[in-house]
Amino acid sequence: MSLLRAEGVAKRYGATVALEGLDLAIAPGEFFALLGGSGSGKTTLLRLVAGFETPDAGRLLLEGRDLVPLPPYRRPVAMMFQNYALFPHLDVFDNVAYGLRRAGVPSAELRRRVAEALALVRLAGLERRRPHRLSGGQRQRVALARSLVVRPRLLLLDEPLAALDAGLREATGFELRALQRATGAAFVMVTHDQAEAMALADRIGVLERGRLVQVGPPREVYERPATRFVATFLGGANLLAGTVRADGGVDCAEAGCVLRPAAPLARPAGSAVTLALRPERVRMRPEAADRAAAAEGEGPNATRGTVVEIAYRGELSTCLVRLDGGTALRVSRPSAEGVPARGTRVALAWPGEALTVLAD
Ligand SMILES: Nc1ncnc2c1ncn2[C@@H]1O[C@H](COP(=O)(O)OP(=O)(O)OP(=O)(O)O)[C@@H](O)[C@H]1O
Repeated sequence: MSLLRAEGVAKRYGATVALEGLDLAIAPGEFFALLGGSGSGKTTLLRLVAGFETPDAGRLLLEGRDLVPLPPYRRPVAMMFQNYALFPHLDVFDNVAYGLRRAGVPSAELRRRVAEALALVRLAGLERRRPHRLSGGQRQRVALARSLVVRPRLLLLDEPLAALDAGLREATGFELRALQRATGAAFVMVTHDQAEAMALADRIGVLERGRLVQVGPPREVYERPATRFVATFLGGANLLAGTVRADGGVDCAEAGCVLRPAAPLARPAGSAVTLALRPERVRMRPEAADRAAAAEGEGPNATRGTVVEIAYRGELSTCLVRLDGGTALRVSRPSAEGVPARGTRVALAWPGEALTVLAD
Protein backbone atom coordinates (compact mmCIF):
# COMPACT_ATOMS: atom_id res chain seq x y z
CA MET A 1 0.00 0.00 0.00
CA SER A 2 1.24 3.47 -0.69
CA LEU A 3 2.15 5.69 2.22
CA LEU A 4 0.79 8.90 0.73
CA ARG A 5 -1.84 9.24 -1.97
CA ALA A 6 -2.88 12.46 -3.62
CA GLU A 7 -6.02 12.16 -5.72
CA GLY A 8 -7.14 15.03 -7.91
CA VAL A 9 -5.59 17.63 -5.62
CA ALA A 10 -6.20 21.20 -6.76
CA LYS A 11 -5.23 24.52 -5.21
CA ARG A 12 -5.60 28.06 -6.46
CA TYR A 13 -4.72 31.42 -5.00
CA GLY A 14 -7.22 33.90 -6.45
CA ALA A 15 -6.78 33.66 -10.20
CA THR A 16 -3.48 31.72 -9.94
CA VAL A 17 -3.76 27.97 -10.36
CA ALA A 18 -0.98 26.51 -8.17
CA LEU A 19 -1.95 22.82 -8.57
CA GLU A 20 -4.35 21.24 -11.00
CA GLY A 21 -5.89 17.77 -10.52
CA LEU A 22 -2.72 16.21 -9.18
CA ASP A 23 -2.51 12.43 -8.65
CA LEU A 24 0.53 10.92 -6.93
CA ALA A 25 1.39 7.89 -4.80
CA ILE A 26 4.47 7.75 -2.55
CA ALA A 27 5.66 4.34 -1.30
CA PRO A 28 6.84 3.77 2.30
CA GLY A 29 10.58 4.47 2.63
CA GLU A 30 10.80 6.04 -0.81
CA PHE A 31 13.03 9.01 -1.70
CA PHE A 32 10.95 11.08 -4.08
CA ALA A 33 12.04 14.33 -5.73
CA LEU A 34 9.55 16.90 -6.97
CA LEU A 35 11.25 18.79 -9.73
CA GLY A 36 9.98 21.89 -11.46
CA GLY A 37 10.69 25.49 -12.35
CA SER A 38 9.87 28.51 -10.23
CA GLY A 39 6.14 28.80 -9.54
CA SER A 40 5.31 25.28 -10.76
CA GLY A 41 3.54 24.38 -7.49
CA LYS A 42 6.24 22.38 -5.67
CA THR A 43 6.07 24.22 -2.36
CA THR A 44 2.27 24.34 -2.52
CA LEU A 45 2.11 20.54 -2.66
CA LEU A 46 4.41 20.22 0.38
CA ARG A 47 2.37 22.77 2.32
CA LEU A 48 -0.85 20.89 1.54
CA VAL A 49 0.63 17.60 2.75
CA ALA A 50 2.07 19.22 5.89
CA GLY A 51 -1.27 20.87 6.63
CA PHE A 52 -0.36 24.56 6.26
CA GLU A 53 -2.83 24.87 3.38
CA THR A 54 -6.14 23.17 2.54
CA PRO A 55 -6.83 21.79 -0.96
CA ASP A 56 -9.74 23.28 -2.94
CA ALA A 57 -10.51 19.84 -4.36
CA GLY A 58 -9.23 16.28 -4.17
CA ARG A 59 -8.05 14.00 -1.40
CA LEU A 60 -4.82 13.47 0.53
CA LEU A 61 -4.52 10.09 2.24
CA LEU A 62 -1.77 8.82 4.52
CA GLU A 63 -1.92 5.04 4.90
CA GLY A 64 -5.49 5.28 3.71
CA ARG A 65 -6.47 7.90 6.31
CA ASP A 66 -7.78 11.29 5.21
CA LEU A 67 -5.17 13.91 6.15
CA VAL A 68 -7.16 17.04 5.33
CA PRO A 69 -9.15 17.39 8.59
CA LEU A 70 -6.01 16.91 10.73
CA PRO A 71 -4.06 19.96 11.97
CA PRO A 72 -0.33 19.93 11.06
CA TYR A 73 0.86 18.68 14.46
CA ARG A 74 -1.50 15.69 14.35
CA ARG A 75 -0.09 14.47 11.03
CA PRO A 76 2.75 11.88 11.03
CA VAL A 77 4.55 14.25 8.72
CA ALA A 78 7.44 16.65 9.32
CA MET A 79 8.57 19.49 7.11
CA MET A 80 12.01 20.98 6.78
CA PHE A 81 11.79 24.52 5.44
CA GLN A 82 14.12 26.02 2.89
CA ASN A 83 15.47 28.60 5.36
CA TYR A 84 15.46 25.91 8.11
CA ALA A 85 13.22 28.10 10.34
CA LEU A 86 15.31 27.51 13.49
CA PHE A 87 14.44 29.49 16.62
CA PRO A 88 17.30 31.99 16.98
CA HIS A 89 16.85 32.39 20.76
CA LEU A 90 16.95 28.63 21.43
CA ASP A 91 20.11 26.53 21.45
CA VAL A 92 20.58 23.36 19.40
CA PHE A 93 19.15 21.08 22.09
CA ASP A 94 16.01 23.17 22.59
CA ASN A 95 15.48 23.61 18.85
CA VAL A 96 15.55 19.86 18.38
CA ALA A 97 13.46 19.20 21.52
CA TYR A 98 10.73 21.64 20.48
CA GLY A 99 8.34 19.16 18.82
CA LEU A 100 8.72 16.61 21.62
CA ARG A 101 7.99 19.22 24.32
CA ARG A 102 4.88 20.27 22.42
CA ALA A 103 3.77 16.66 22.29
CA GLY A 104 4.32 16.34 26.08
CA VAL A 105 7.06 13.69 25.87
CA PRO A 106 8.45 13.05 29.41
CA SER A 107 11.85 14.62 30.05
CA ALA A 108 13.99 11.45 30.33
CA GLU A 109 12.67 10.15 27.02
CA LEU A 110 12.97 13.61 25.52
CA ARG A 111 16.67 13.82 26.43
CA ARG A 112 17.33 10.36 25.04
CA ARG A 113 15.57 11.06 21.76
CA VAL A 114 17.24 14.45 21.24
CA ALA A 115 20.65 12.84 21.89
CA GLU A 116 19.80 10.11 19.41
CA ALA A 117 18.72 12.61 16.73
CA LEU A 118 21.83 14.76 17.25
CA ALA A 119 24.05 11.69 16.98
CA LEU A 120 22.27 10.73 13.75
CA VAL A 121 23.18 14.07 12.15
CA ARG A 122 26.64 14.15 13.81
CA LEU A 123 26.03 17.19 16.00
CA ALA A 124 26.63 15.64 19.43
CA GLY A 125 28.60 18.12 21.57
CA LEU A 126 26.98 21.23 20.07
CA GLU A 127 23.83 21.07 22.23
CA ARG A 128 24.34 24.50 23.83
CA ARG A 129 25.19 26.48 20.69
CA ARG A 130 22.72 29.00 19.30
CA PRO A 131 21.98 28.89 15.54
CA HIS A 132 23.94 32.10 14.75
CA ARG A 133 27.12 30.40 15.95
CA LEU A 134 26.72 27.45 13.59
CA SER A 135 27.84 27.04 9.97
CA GLY A 136 25.25 26.72 7.20
CA GLY A 137 25.78 22.98 7.01
CA GLN A 138 25.42 22.60 10.78
CA ARG A 139 22.21 24.64 10.78
CA GLN A 140 20.84 22.40 8.08
CA ARG A 141 21.62 19.36 10.21
CA VAL A 142 19.90 20.89 13.26
CA ALA A 143 16.82 21.39 11.08
CA LEU A 144 17.03 17.76 9.96
CA ALA A 145 17.41 16.51 13.55
CA ARG A 146 14.43 18.63 14.57
CA SER A 147 12.33 17.05 11.80
CA LEU A 148 13.47 13.49 12.43
CA VAL A 149 13.21 13.53 16.24
CA VAL A 150 9.41 13.26 16.02
CA ARG A 151 9.85 10.05 13.97
CA PRO A 152 7.68 11.07 11.04
CA ARG A 153 6.53 8.48 8.51
CA LEU A 154 7.04 11.14 5.89
CA LEU A 155 9.59 13.96 5.80
CA LEU A 156 8.99 16.85 3.43
CA LEU A 157 12.11 18.79 2.47
CA ASP A 158 11.85 22.13 0.67
CA GLU A 159 15.09 22.75 -1.28
CA PRO A 160 17.17 21.15 1.51
CA LEU A 161 20.52 21.75 -0.18
CA ALA A 162 19.89 25.12 -1.81
CA ALA A 163 21.52 27.20 0.95
CA LEU A 164 24.72 25.14 0.99
CA ASP A 165 27.76 25.87 -1.14
CA ALA A 166 28.56 23.56 -4.04
CA GLY A 167 31.28 21.65 -2.19
CA LEU A 168 29.03 20.79 0.73
CA ARG A 169 26.03 19.94 -1.41
CA GLU A 170 27.18 16.57 -2.70
CA ALA A 171 28.41 15.35 0.68
CA THR A 172 25.15 16.48 2.32
CA GLY A 173 23.18 14.75 -0.40
CA PHE A 174 24.88 11.45 0.46
CA GLU A 175 24.10 12.11 4.13
CA LEU A 176 20.45 12.70 3.33
CA ARG A 177 20.25 9.34 1.56
CA ALA A 178 21.96 7.60 4.47
CA LEU A 179 19.57 9.27 6.96
CA GLN A 180 16.60 8.25 4.89
CA ARG A 181 17.77 4.62 4.92
CA ALA A 182 18.57 4.72 8.64
CA THR A 183 15.17 6.13 9.63
CA GLY A 184 13.02 4.24 7.10
CA ALA A 185 10.90 7.39 6.61
CA ALA A 186 9.79 8.36 3.11
CA PHE A 187 11.41 11.61 1.97
CA VAL A 188 9.74 13.95 -0.48
CA MET A 189 12.21 16.62 -1.56
CA VAL A 190 11.42 19.70 -3.59
CA THR A 191 14.13 20.99 -5.87
CA HIS A 192 14.59 22.94 -9.07
CA ASP A 193 18.01 21.32 -9.55
CA GLN A 194 17.68 18.40 -11.96
CA ALA A 195 21.15 16.99 -11.22
CA GLU A 196 20.35 16.89 -7.50
CA ALA A 197 16.99 15.20 -8.12
CA MET A 198 18.57 12.55 -10.33
CA ALA A 199 21.44 11.89 -7.94
CA LEU A 200 19.30 11.41 -4.83
CA ALA A 201 15.84 10.20 -5.69
CA ASP A 202 14.37 6.75 -6.30
CA ARG A 203 11.73 8.48 -8.42
CA ILE A 204 11.28 11.94 -9.83
CA GLY A 205 8.03 13.78 -10.50
CA VAL A 206 8.28 16.71 -12.91
CA LEU A 207 5.81 19.53 -12.25
CA GLU A 208 4.96 22.01 -14.96
CA ARG A 209 2.49 24.79 -14.22
CA GLY A 210 0.69 22.85 -11.49
CA ARG A 211 0.54 19.56 -13.39
CA LEU A 212 2.67 16.45 -12.94
CA VAL A 213 3.83 15.81 -16.49
CA GLN A 214 6.00 12.75 -15.82
CA VAL A 215 6.81 10.45 -12.89
CA GLY A 216 9.43 7.72 -12.94
CA PRO A 217 12.92 6.59 -11.95
CA PRO A 218 15.59 9.21 -12.83
CA ARG A 219 17.02 7.18 -15.67
CA GLU A 220 13.66 6.65 -17.32
CA VAL A 221 12.66 10.31 -17.04
CA TYR A 222 16.05 11.42 -18.36
CA GLU A 223 16.30 8.94 -21.21
CA ARG A 224 12.64 8.84 -22.19
CA PRO A 225 11.26 12.33 -21.53
CA ALA A 226 7.53 12.56 -22.22
CA THR A 227 7.28 16.21 -23.20
CA ARG A 228 9.37 19.08 -24.56
CA PHE A 229 9.50 20.63 -21.13
CA VAL A 230 10.89 17.48 -19.48
CA ALA A 231 13.36 16.95 -22.34
CA THR A 232 14.83 20.43 -22.04
CA PHE A 233 14.52 20.86 -18.26
CA LEU A 234 16.47 17.65 -17.56
CA GLY A 235 19.87 17.90 -19.17
CA GLY A 236 18.97 20.18 -22.06
CA ALA A 237 18.07 17.79 -24.90
CA ASN A 238 18.13 18.92 -28.53
CA LEU A 239 14.60 19.19 -29.95
CA LEU A 240 14.21 18.30 -33.62
CA ALA A 241 10.95 18.98 -35.46
CA GLY A 242 9.99 17.10 -38.58
CA THR A 243 7.34 15.33 -40.61
CA VAL A 244 6.51 11.63 -40.39
CA ARG A 245 7.31 9.62 -43.55
CA ALA A 246 5.36 6.67 -44.91
CA ASP A 247 8.20 4.35 -43.81
CA GLY A 248 8.01 5.47 -40.15
CA GLY A 249 11.07 7.71 -40.32
CA VAL A 250 10.98 11.49 -39.96
CA ASP A 251 12.02 14.06 -42.57
CA CYS A 252 13.90 16.68 -40.59
CA ALA A 253 15.01 19.72 -42.55
CA GLU A 254 16.69 21.35 -39.55
CA ALA A 255 18.89 18.29 -38.93
CA GLY A 256 19.49 17.95 -42.68
CA CYS A 257 18.74 14.21 -42.63
CA VAL A 258 16.10 11.57 -42.07
CA LEU A 259 15.60 10.71 -38.38
CA ARG A 260 15.13 7.02 -37.78
CA PRO A 261 14.13 6.09 -34.20
CA ALA A 262 14.76 2.50 -33.04
CA ALA A 263 11.12 1.62 -33.80
CA PRO A 264 9.31 3.14 -36.84
CA LEU A 265 6.75 5.79 -35.83
CA ALA A 266 3.17 4.59 -35.84
CA ARG A 267 1.76 7.96 -36.86
CA PRO A 268 0.09 9.01 -40.10
CA ALA A 269 2.52 10.08 -42.83
CA GLY A 270 2.68 13.86 -43.08
CA SER A 271 1.99 14.55 -39.37
CA ALA A 272 4.24 16.95 -37.51
CA VAL A 273 6.37 15.50 -34.72
CA THR A 274 9.16 16.58 -32.35
CA LEU A 275 11.96 14.29 -31.20
CA ALA A 276 14.49 14.73 -28.40
CA LEU A 277 18.15 13.90 -28.86
CA ARG A 278 20.49 13.97 -25.85
CA PRO A 279 23.75 15.90 -26.44
CA GLU A 280 25.88 13.06 -25.07
CA ARG A 281 24.41 10.51 -27.49
CA VAL A 282 25.76 12.28 -30.58
CA ARG A 283 29.08 10.97 -31.96
CA MET A 284 31.29 13.68 -33.41
CA ARG A 285 34.41 13.38 -35.55
CA PRO A 286 36.40 15.90 -37.54
CA GLU A 287 35.06 15.62 -41.08
CA ALA A 288 38.34 14.88 -42.83
CA ALA A 289 39.82 12.61 -40.15
CA ASP A 290 39.33 9.35 -42.00
CA ARG A 291 37.07 7.51 -44.37
CA ALA A 292 34.73 6.38 -41.62
CA ALA A 293 33.96 10.00 -40.84
CA ALA A 294 33.27 10.70 -44.50
CA ALA A 295 30.60 7.98 -44.41
CA GLU A 296 29.39 9.02 -40.95
CA GLY A 297 27.92 12.32 -42.07
CA GLU A 298 25.57 10.66 -44.55
CA GLY A 299 22.43 8.53 -44.45
CA PRO A 300 19.77 8.61 -41.70
CA ASN A 301 20.65 9.88 -38.19
CA ALA A 302 23.79 11.57 -39.54
CA THR A 303 24.65 15.09 -40.53
CA ARG A 304 27.47 17.61 -40.80
CA GLY A 305 28.27 21.00 -39.39
CA THR A 306 30.82 23.36 -37.90
CA VAL A 307 31.79 23.74 -34.24
CA VAL A 308 30.90 27.34 -33.31
CA GLU A 309 31.13 27.35 -29.48
CA ILE A 310 32.69 25.15 -26.81
CA ALA A 311 31.64 25.16 -23.14
CA TYR A 312 34.00 23.34 -20.79
CA ARG A 313 32.05 21.84 -17.87
CA GLY A 314 34.73 19.85 -16.09
CA GLU A 315 33.98 16.22 -16.77
CA LEU A 316 32.05 17.01 -19.95
CA SER A 317 32.46 19.63 -22.65
CA THR A 318 29.51 20.80 -24.71
CA CYS A 319 30.02 21.94 -28.29
CA LEU A 320 27.50 23.97 -30.22
CA VAL A 321 27.58 22.65 -33.78
CA ARG A 322 25.98 24.81 -36.49
CA LEU A 323 24.49 22.34 -38.97
CA ASP A 324 24.58 23.04 -42.67
CA GLY A 325 20.79 23.55 -42.53
CA GLY A 326 21.30 26.43 -40.03
CA THR A 327 20.15 24.77 -36.77
CA ALA A 328 22.58 24.51 -33.84
CA LEU A 329 22.93 21.12 -32.13
CA ARG A 330 24.42 20.63 -28.67
CA VAL A 331 26.93 17.80 -28.57
CA SER A 332 28.71 16.81 -25.37
CA ARG A 333 31.57 14.47 -24.81
CA PRO A 334 34.00 13.64 -22.02
CA SER A 335 36.55 16.46 -21.80
CA ALA A 336 39.28 13.83 -21.36
CA GLU A 337 38.66 12.62 -24.93
CA GLY A 338 39.47 16.05 -26.34
CA VAL A 339 37.15 18.41 -28.18
CA PRO A 340 37.55 19.71 -31.76
CA ALA A 341 38.60 23.37 -31.95
CA ARG A 342 36.15 26.11 -32.85
CA GLY A 343 35.70 26.28 -36.61
CA THR A 344 36.33 22.54 -37.17
CA ARG A 345 34.07 20.84 -39.72
CA VAL A 346 32.56 17.75 -38.09
CA ALA A 347 30.51 14.70 -39.04
CA LEU A 348 27.76 13.81 -36.53
CA ALA A 349 25.81 10.57 -36.10
CA TRP A 350 23.60 9.00 -33.44
CA PRO A 351 21.93 5.63 -32.84
CA GLY A 352 18.18 5.27 -33.40
CA GLU A 353 17.50 4.55 -29.73
CA ALA A 354 18.92 7.98 -28.81
CA LEU A 355 15.81 9.58 -30.37
CA THR A 356 12.70 9.96 -28.20
CA VAL A 357 9.37 10.94 -29.70
CA LEU A 358 7.69 13.62 -27.58
CA ALA A 359 4.00 13.86 -26.81
CA ASP A 360 3.80 17.60 -27.58
N1 LIG B 1 0.05 32.41 -0.56
C1 LIG B 1 -0.03 32.62 -1.87
N2 LIG B 1 -0.79 33.61 -2.39
C2 LIG B 1 -0.90 33.81 -3.72
N3 LIG B 1 -0.27 33.08 -4.65
C3 LIG B 1 0.53 32.08 -4.22
C4 LIG B 1 0.70 31.80 -2.82
N4 LIG B 1 1.55 30.76 -2.69
C5 LIG B 1 1.90 30.40 -3.96
N5 LIG B 1 1.28 31.19 -4.87
C6 LIG B 1 1.38 31.07 -6.34
O1 LIG B 1 1.14 29.72 -6.70
C7 LIG B 1 2.03 29.27 -7.72
C8 LIG B 1 2.84 28.07 -7.21
O2 LIG B 1 3.71 28.49 -6.16
P1 LIG B 1 4.73 27.54 -5.41
O3 LIG B 1 5.35 28.32 -4.30
O4 LIG B 1 4.05 26.28 -5.06
O5 LIG B 1 5.80 27.28 -6.55
P2 LIG B 1 7.23 26.59 -6.45
O6 LIG B 1 7.23 25.57 -7.55
O7 LIG B 1 7.49 26.10 -5.09
O8 LIG B 1 8.19 27.78 -6.84
P3 LIG B 1 9.63 28.21 -6.28
O9 LIG B 1 10.59 27.20 -6.84
O10 LIG B 1 9.82 29.55 -6.89
O11 LIG B 1 9.54 28.21 -4.79
C9 LIG B 1 2.90 30.48 -8.06
O12 LIG B 1 2.32 31.10 -9.18
C10 LIG B 1 2.79 31.35 -6.82
O13 LIG B 1 2.96 32.70 -7.18
